[in-house]
Amino acid sequence: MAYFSRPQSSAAVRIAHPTDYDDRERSPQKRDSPQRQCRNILIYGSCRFQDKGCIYYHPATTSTSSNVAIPESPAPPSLSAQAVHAPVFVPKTTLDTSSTTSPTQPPSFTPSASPAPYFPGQEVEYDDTISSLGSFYPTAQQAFVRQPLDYHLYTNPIPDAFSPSHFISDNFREELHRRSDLIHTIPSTPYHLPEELQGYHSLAPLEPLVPERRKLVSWYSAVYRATNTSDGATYVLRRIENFRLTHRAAFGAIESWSRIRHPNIVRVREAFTTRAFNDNSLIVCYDYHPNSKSLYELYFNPKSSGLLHGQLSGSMGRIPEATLWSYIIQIANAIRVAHEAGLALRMIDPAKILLTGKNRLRINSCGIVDVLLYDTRQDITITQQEDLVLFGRLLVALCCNSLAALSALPKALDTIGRIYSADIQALALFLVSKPAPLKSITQVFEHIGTDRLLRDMDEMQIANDRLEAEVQSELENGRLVRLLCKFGFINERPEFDRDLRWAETGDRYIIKLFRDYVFHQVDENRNPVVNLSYVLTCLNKLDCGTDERIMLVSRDEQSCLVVSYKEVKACIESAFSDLSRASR
Ligand SMILES: Nc1ncnc2c1ncn2[C@@H]1O[C@H](COP(=O)(O)OP(=O)(O)OP(=O)(O)O)[C@@H](O)[C@H]1O
Repeated sequence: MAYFSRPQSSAAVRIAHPTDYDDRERSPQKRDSPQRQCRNILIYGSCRFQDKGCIYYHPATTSTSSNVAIPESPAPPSLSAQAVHAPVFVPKTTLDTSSTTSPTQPPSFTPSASPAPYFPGQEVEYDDTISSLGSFYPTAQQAFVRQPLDYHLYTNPIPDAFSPSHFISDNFREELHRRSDLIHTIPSTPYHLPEELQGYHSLAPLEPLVPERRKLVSWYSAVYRATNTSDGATYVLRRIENFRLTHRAAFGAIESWSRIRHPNIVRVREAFTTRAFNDNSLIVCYDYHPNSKSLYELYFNPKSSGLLHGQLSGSMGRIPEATLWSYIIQIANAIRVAHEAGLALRMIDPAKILLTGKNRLRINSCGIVDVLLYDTRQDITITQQEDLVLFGRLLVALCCNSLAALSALPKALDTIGRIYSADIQALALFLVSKPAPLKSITQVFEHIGTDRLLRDMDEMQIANDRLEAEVQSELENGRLVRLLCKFGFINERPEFDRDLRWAETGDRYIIKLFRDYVFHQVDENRNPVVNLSYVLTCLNKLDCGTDERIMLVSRDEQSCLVVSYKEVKACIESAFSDLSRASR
């Protein structure tokens, strides 16, 4: 029988196999004999492979049901320091079902049960029964003392609403990665931009400078991504080339816009002039929404129309009516906020409306026209009326899937009537027709109607629930990373290789065996068990410090220790604090 030196701080139980069994066990020539008692019986109380060719000896009195054949716990549920002298462990053939959770009963996915292999990069098929502590113990419900349900545990999302997973969905993860990649990518084509621009650095163009550029009012513009020196965040700088600011008061509009924070408006940050581009340039700074696309790019750009229309508008290349109403509500809402603040959007143009997430629209470049046209400023009532006409024209173009449709409005409205509901047609007609005497955004909401607004609100709340569930599934991962870091610090420290007290005895040895228990399991054919669910469960129980006991087996399989997760946790904490003290 191998001897484990007694852990200094833990209350691990030294156990011995029954003498006759122990003798057989130690005899090398008998190692593979069918007369050797099956280890599954010893550890789990049953062997799933008893009738499926397992060559080891299975005592007749042992039930094959994994639910009942659990050897009795050798130690009381809470171990004191004296418990190290606990009686010798003798596997019993009868089961006391009222005993506490078996020390040797593994979680519902037993290591010996050949869990489904996990391949890196492949979606793990998680066993949703492990997602809450209660379900760790399906067979010992009555006797099990529940751990308090607290932050230590993975929590199932609301059933039926989302497929349960320990991690956020692949699509969402991909989208977030793409956004964060785009913040750092640098265009491959060379460009020469100022290194520093009034507190911004790392400027990079957001679009290639092509010869056939559209003018913004009467000026050419360019858009750059840039990092702000003071907060480190990334912003968009829209530059108006060769613009000479005549009145500083023109920036008053930018100040008003910077106070508006609305989910359907790209936030305006600040504006300044510069000569850093070797001209007089006006710069207006906006929030950056990586991986966004303008409605023009999505629906009207001939280069991308095929693919995107296929994805977004269905096989007919048409925007579904429900999506269209969602767009209408969002744009109308942005107009409402601007008009209530005494401003006009003036940018209801497919190239200046960004889709920044699933169906989320934001009006871009607000405030810039107010600065550009400061000298010829118009009455706000007129510009607000223009907003509604621009909105109507955008709606017609979106419905007809063509900007050319705007040159023959009556025909376009006819087409809309054939494709979409009469309500859409009526709204488009209301928006593009001459005001009589004045139209207001309130009338637009009357056209939309309460039902559609409420339906949109429902969708938003469902989307919010979904996001909360996604966040919840990632909540616990930081905790587990901290735990794994501690393992990394403690296990196999080369400088303590020869220090037996550190490496191979006591607490450290338990930690080493626990590491094997979690990560180095093998199945009955000695193939590695690579099951992420199992690892997560063990680590969660370790982090909770549950009283559940497990059997740690030495690498030569000659000895074993029964310890609780609580004790392993104490070992790790003590070893880690030893290390931390030494590092000071
Ligand atoms: N705030 C922003 N966040 C993320 N991307 C943006 C932002 N503003 C603009 N972009 C992107 O920068 C690119 C250029 O924007 P811009 O407004 O100049 O569009 P455009 O199609 O070139 O319009 P125009 O033809 O009027 O210049 C577009 O791909 C747009 O999606």
